[in-house]
Amino acid sequence: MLFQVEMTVKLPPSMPAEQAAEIKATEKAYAQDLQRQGKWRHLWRVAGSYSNVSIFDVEDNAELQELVSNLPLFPYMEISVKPLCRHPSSIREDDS
Ligand SMILES: O=C(O)C[C@H]1C=CC(=O)O1
Repeated sequence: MLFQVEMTVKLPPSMPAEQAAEIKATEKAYAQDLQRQGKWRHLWRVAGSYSNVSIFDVEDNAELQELVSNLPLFPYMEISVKPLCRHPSSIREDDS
């Protein structure tokens, strides 16, 4: 199942820079591992913001919930999820 996930990061201004850097580094490693597994298909920065638009390819809602809620930045993000399905006018032969 494909989902569009939009994440907006809102770190508290009071968070020490070292702690923020550590969380971001852990987040990066986690995100890159999921991309290598093919579960995090696309990761795009929304220009001019600290937000991303991502496409996840997961088994079901429960797997999406598990992956997203384990993001190290999860406590500091606003997240919106939209389920996707094929568009009848799409010329792609698969859902890539
Ligand atoms: O930077 C972000 O958009 C938040 C998050 C998503 C992937 C990652 O490495 O950090």
